[in-house]
Formats: sequence, structure tokens, C-alpha cells
Amino acid sequence: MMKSGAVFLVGPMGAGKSTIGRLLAEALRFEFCDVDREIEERSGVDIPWIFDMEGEEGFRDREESMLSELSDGSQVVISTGGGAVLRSVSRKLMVARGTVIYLKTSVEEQVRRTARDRKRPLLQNGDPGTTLRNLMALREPLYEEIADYTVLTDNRTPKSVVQELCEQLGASDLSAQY
Ligand SMILES: Nc1ncnc2c1ncn2[C@@H]1O[C@H](COP(=O)(O)OP(=O)(O)O)[C@@H](O)[C@H]1O
Ligand SMILES: O=C(O)C1=C[C@@H](OP(=O)(O)O)[C@@H](O)[C@H](O)C1
Ligand SMILES: [Mg+2]
Repeated sequence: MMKSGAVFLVGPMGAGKSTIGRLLAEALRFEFCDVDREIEERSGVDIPWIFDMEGEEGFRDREESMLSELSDGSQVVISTGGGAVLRSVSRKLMVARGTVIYLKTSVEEQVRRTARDRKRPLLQNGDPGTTLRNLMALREPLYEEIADYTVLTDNRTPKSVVQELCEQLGASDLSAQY
């Protein structure tokens, strides 16, 4: 069942957080926010630019404060970026403010889904498979630590993931219409 407050999607790059967040919000008739897109829209610069000019820690500062600002309400689905769980302040905030869903995805699938995208600075140097495997080793314990629900996304359409989420959240009537 859903706690009161927001619904947070966490998981690695390519898990489908941005895609599934939008669809889940439609199905639940909630608002939708993507932390990365909000940062870009409000600052007028893109994420690669922020990483270049301010470094990863500069981006993490922006991410932490945007997550806090966006999640101060209910009936909202919030898609985070893959590294949002790195800050303990953000992990505590998500646990306190709502329901956390971990979209679990194999590294092989993450590689396939991110292959054509040049907008993820952490994947622009070196072998993406190696990078994603190393990031998962560090981050998966953090996703697992805060998740209320874990859903596997390999070999599934976004629609089928959304359907399962609606059922887990106790909104299966809406997922049926959807
Ligand atoms: N369940 C899925 N099955 C197949 N492709 C998916 C699935 N979820 C997302 N995708 C695709 O993978 C890519 C990355 O998805 P995205 O939502 O940006 O992931 P994230 O926000 O977790 O990094 C997009 O091209 C999207 O269309
Ligand atoms: O894993 C990460 O550290 C990042 C993931 C990206 O979001 P997605 O997970 O939506 O790709 C974005 O926040 C930034 O490029 C950093
Ligand atoms: Mg995303």
C-alpha cells in the first residue's frame, strides 16, 4: 500500500525512472516531477553543463535541494536520478516523505537502454558496462535500504511495470482502466 505523501522512483540509469514515473503519475492521476528535468528547466542549463562547470558535487547539491523542494506534498510521483540516493539527507527525506520504489534492472539492460544517449555525463568516459557495474556495487545497497517496493524491469514493457506498481500501491482499479 501507498503511504501518504509522495511516490519516489529510485534505481540506476536506464532503469526507466523517468519513463515509468510519467506513466505511473498518469495512472494514479498524480502530478509528475523529474528531478533532473526540473533542475534543467529552472537553471536553463543542461546536466552535462552542470557536471562540467560545477563538478559532480555541484550537481549533487542542486539535486538534494530540488528533491526536497519537489517532495513537500502529496499525490506526486517523483523520478529521481540514479545518484540521488548517495546523500544520506536525501535518503532520509524520501523515507520520511512517502513511498519509495526501486526499479531493479540488470547492468546489461541498463547498457542497452542508455547506449544512444549522450546526456548522462557519468557514461561519457570509459566503458559504460564497467561504469554501470561499479556504480551498482556502490548504490544498490542504498536503493535496497530505502525501498518499500522493488520491481524488476528487465524484459518488461513500461506499461507492465506500471500495472504491477499500481497493484502494489493498492490502486489496481486505476491500473485496470489504464
Ligand atoms: N521497461 C522498459 N523496457 C524497455 N525500455 C525501457 C523501459 N523503461 C525505459 N525504457 C527506455 O530506456 C531508456 C531510458 O529510460 P529512462 O526512463 O530515461 O531511465 P532513467 O530515468 O531510469 O535513467 C529510454 O529510451 C526508455 O524509453
Ligand atoms: O546515476 C547518476 O549519478 C546520474 C543519473 C542521471 O539520471 P537518470 O538515472 O535518470 O539517468 C542524472 O541524474 C545524472 O546524469 C547523474
Ligand atoms: Mg531519468
